[in-house]
Amino acid sequence: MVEKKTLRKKILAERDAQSKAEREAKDKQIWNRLFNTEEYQKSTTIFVFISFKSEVFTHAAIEKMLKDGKRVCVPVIPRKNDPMEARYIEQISDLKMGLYNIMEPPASAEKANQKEIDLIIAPGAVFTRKGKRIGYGGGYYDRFLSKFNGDIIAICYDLQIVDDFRIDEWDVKIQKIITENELIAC
Ligand SMILES: Nc1nc2c(c(=O)[nH]1)N(C=O)[C@@H](CNc1ccc(C(=O)N[C@@H](CCC(=O)O)C(=O)O)cc1)CN2
Ligand SMILES: Nc1ncnc2c1ncn2[C@@H]1O[C@H](COP(=O)(O)OP(=O)(O)OP(=O)(O)O)[C@@H](O)[C@H]1O
Repeated sequence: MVEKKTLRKKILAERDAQSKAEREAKDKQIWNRLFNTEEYQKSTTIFVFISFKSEVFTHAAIEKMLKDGKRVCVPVIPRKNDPMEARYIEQISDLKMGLYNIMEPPASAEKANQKEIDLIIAPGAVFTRKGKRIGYGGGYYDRFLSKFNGDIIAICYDLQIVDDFRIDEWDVKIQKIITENELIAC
């Protein structure tokens, strides 16, 4: 089976190659589908990534979540290799540039206890329909998700779903994946 690294590179190149208009149309379908899930509707506190590069765009969706009265917390990497933390944001404009060129809340933002989170919306580079996931390679989500008991929904484009790859023992499986075409129950 293909190496994780090779597969990550190939799929990310395909994701990058989409036009902005193409991505925007897909993002709309992905978020409509997500907002319609029971997991979203019953949630009070959501942990969601701040998109960078050609990931499914999350900024506008976060504004909608806040408008819906959800508490929203987002990832902060304190410094390279440190575990990922969750911090609350009140509005997208609170964010500033952080590590790896990913936006993050200021150090003054309130820290979220993982027990308060009932839904995690996770990013990823490559997935299978059985819930296997490859990220950017930092192991940040694997470590964060391994202690989490609530709902996890990953969002990605259909082109990021492949047949199969070999996983490592620490890799955490995803329960649901939402793409522009469907909701996959893994
Ligand atoms: N939007 C978003 N936020 C996220 C993630 C994500 O996948 N998406 N992460 C998901 O876990 C964490 C960040 N993980 C990352 C890990 C590596 C690189 C990265 O660019 N690595 C470089 C090498 C950097 C270096 O070693 O100096 C590379 O791969 O080229 C970026 C993000 C937390 N926040
Ligand atoms: N639960 C864990 N405990 C300790 N180390 C871990 C854990 N999960 C992952 N790691 C370490 O993180 C490194 C990167 O793992 P991997 O390539 O699976 O990351 P990824 O899934 O692509 O990234 P991410 O989870 O950040 O999206 C591995 O070398 C591994 O040693």
